[in-house]
Amino acid sequence: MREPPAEWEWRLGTQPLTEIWDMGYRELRDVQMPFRAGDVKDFVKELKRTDHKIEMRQKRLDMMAKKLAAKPDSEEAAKPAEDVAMPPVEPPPKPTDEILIELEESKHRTAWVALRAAREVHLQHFGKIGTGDIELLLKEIENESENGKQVPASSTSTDAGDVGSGSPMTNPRTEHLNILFSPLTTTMSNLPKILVTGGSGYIGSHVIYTLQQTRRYKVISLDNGHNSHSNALDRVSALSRSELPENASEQEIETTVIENHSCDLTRRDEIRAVFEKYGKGGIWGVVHIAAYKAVGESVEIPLTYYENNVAATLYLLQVMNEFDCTRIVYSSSATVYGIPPTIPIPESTRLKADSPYGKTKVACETMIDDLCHSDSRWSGISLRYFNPAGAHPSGQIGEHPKGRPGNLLPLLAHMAVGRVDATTLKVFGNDYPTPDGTCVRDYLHILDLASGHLLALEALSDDSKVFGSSSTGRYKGYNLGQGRGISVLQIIEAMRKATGFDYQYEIIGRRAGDVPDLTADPTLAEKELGFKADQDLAVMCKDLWNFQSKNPDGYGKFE
Ligand SMILES: O=c1ccn([C@@H]2O[C@H](COP(=O)(O)OP(=O)(O)O[C@H]3O[C@H](CO)[C@H](O)[C@H](O)[C@H]3O)[C@@H](O)[C@H]2O)c(=O)[nH]1
Repeated sequence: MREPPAEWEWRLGTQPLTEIWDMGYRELRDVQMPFRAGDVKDFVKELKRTDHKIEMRQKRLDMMAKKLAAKPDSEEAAKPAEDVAMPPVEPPPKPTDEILIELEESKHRTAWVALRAAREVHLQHFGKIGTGDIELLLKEIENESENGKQVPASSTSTDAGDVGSGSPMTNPRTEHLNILFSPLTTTMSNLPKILVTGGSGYIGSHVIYTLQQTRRYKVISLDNGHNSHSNALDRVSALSRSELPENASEQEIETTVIENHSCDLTRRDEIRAVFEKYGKGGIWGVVHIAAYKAVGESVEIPLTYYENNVAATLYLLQVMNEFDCTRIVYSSSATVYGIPPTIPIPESTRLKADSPYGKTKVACETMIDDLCHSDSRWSGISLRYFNPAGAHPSGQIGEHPKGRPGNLLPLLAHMAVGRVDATTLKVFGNDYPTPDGTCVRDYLHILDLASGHLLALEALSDDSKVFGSSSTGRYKGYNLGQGRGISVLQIIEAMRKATGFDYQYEIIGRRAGDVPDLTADPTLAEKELGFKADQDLAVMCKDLWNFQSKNPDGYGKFE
């Protein structure tokens, strides 16, 4: 009579299939797509998955060991001799198993990377998590965000806990080179890469936020920290991440990760080193914001301005050319119009800046224009900013000028928060040919301004309609403004309403270089780019005050 067949050891047919199932893999994509870092909760999930695989593997090994122990070598040997005493049964030695070793190693690696990445953003919890309990860290972060939710969004508390090392969005340790989570993410996707120069500054940080909102770009930031703070980037990243849906894809998560390089644009080798990381054609386009911007200072140190604004732009364009990166959005300024012959100012107005600063902007625009005319691969758009104001409504990012602010709105915000020891604003002249005699400017919300960069960037695509016939070169300049003039006295009134602060002012003499009225004609940008700056002055002042009151010291001290 035939023996019944022994029970088949591999319940899913074969050994590899059974083992891979036992290790927790369920579909092909589990094997194809290795783990990518996102937030701490992603690391915790991955650690749990690995733990589960280890448990399954351990069970499998135990089962195999038991079977081996139970299997008699032969019928004879299995029969105990009746009168021979049995030696005590030793447990079989624990098998050394390559899969198990690999899993343990992977777990350690993940935990290490998790702590390293989390340290960038959640350092404030590290005192509580002992030798690095990442699950405990997750609980602390969740508790903190639960508690944070109870704080009214409109709170004007000046609690320093909103900023600096106590905030979950700040990173007191991030210094010049800060590649958030990049060891796991830099090579993973084919998202178009956009390089933003001056990324940690006031305008740059809001532009990066706006790019991230599309979830279609990977942002690389380049900054020398001159008038900016890398904390801004941590906050942008955290803000974008907090706005992702629960079921965000890995690619969407990656769009919130900023690769930040410390780079001096007056050093061609430093720019080249950044481009080399991404290779030829690796960067889709550049938004070039970094520049010095103080009109008065530029009169005193013009060569520094020409070096930092013009030479730097030249080097950037040369390196971009070398690396086949031929799309640029350039941050220009209304100052290129000097004293404009007509108000509102159309783009067709001749460029005739008065200050060295303004002339550096004209020079850079001219350089890009010439380049786009000489080489059909190139396309460029200059954005002539009028006066950006306000902050992201969360109060997480905003303007943080170095020293005493020279510009009107940040100065008023600093006065209200007590950072500037004065209650009286010096108004530079009330004898201008304007309705109340004080200068008129065209203010627009910083997020509206930022949206103009996105629209301009998209207008650089190969099928763009904005450039007309190719014989004229793919270059254009656009005004970014609201098209509404607001005087200095009107600004003081709007800030009084937003802050409740009792501003006093005194009229003093005109400031050298001030132009009576700079109001944009924004119709071209609206018609061709679809740009509209529709948030009004009250919103700008409210958001500015929200940022300033939540962050009385801005992002903290400068280096
Ligand atoms: O203490 C102050 C500060 C400013 N003002 C007045 O407020 C108006 C706005 O001045 P800002 O310095 O805030 O802004 P500007 O329009 O002079 O400068 C802005 O626009 C310029 C282009 O014209 C440059 O781009 C510059 O970088 C940018 O800050 C001006 O009439 C100025 O005279 C005062 O009366 N008192």
